[in-house]
Amino acid sequence: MSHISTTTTENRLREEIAEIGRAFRLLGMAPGTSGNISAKLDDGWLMTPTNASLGALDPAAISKLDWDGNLLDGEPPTKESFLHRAFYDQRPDTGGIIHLHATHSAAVSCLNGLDERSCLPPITPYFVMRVGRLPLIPYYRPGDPALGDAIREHAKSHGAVLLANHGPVVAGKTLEAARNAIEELEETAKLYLLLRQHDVRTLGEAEIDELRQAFGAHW
Ligand SMILES: O=C(O)[C@@H](O)C(=O)COP(=O)(O)O
Ligand SMILES: [Zn+2]
Repeated sequence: MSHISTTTTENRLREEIAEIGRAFRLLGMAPGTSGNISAKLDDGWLMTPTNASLGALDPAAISKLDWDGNLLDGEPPTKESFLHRAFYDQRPDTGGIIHLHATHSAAVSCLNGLDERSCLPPITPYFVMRVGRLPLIPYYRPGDPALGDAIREHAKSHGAVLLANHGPVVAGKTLEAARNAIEELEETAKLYLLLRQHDVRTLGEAEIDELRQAFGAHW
């Protein structure tokens, strides 16, 4: 790829990260300075700066890291950069990753007695198609490098995880795919909480198989 088109791609991704951050902020899915977003480049990654409001990102100030995690450009990156890198290492086809403290998925992450293999059941086709199984990662302090190792175990076989007492992390082939998946995850968490006291019909194996065949579902 020529230098000019590499720069164009990088600039487009910088704009896209800022636009997605604004959208999540307006949706109430990125309170305060919570959450972080990253995208893969030909020569490293873009990551949102630490302590930045996702609603007010300056595209030019977004951190650029090389493959070793050294800061090349912009402000110091999110303290969860190792968490993003764990996903990129394990899932080479990942183009973008989003972590949020969206209310309903953060609420689910605080519940006792979750199924650790998937914190949310297959209640809608869209959840099965866009997210699939959602393993629970035990609680670690935000920014604890041990969180990266905990994620590594699951990232090969899952594109999304839920951090206990914290929130979701979703990897997508593109940033757009990660965005759609984390919105679907949040919506499913909302439905799950609404339905907790109700007798719920989840999708059965045959229905999930049908989705897998028709749409390549992740379940
Ligand atoms: O919960 C946290 O502190 C982080 O996971 C987070 O969401 C924001 O941290 P920075 O990206 O370092 O601002
Ligand atoms: Zn967080």
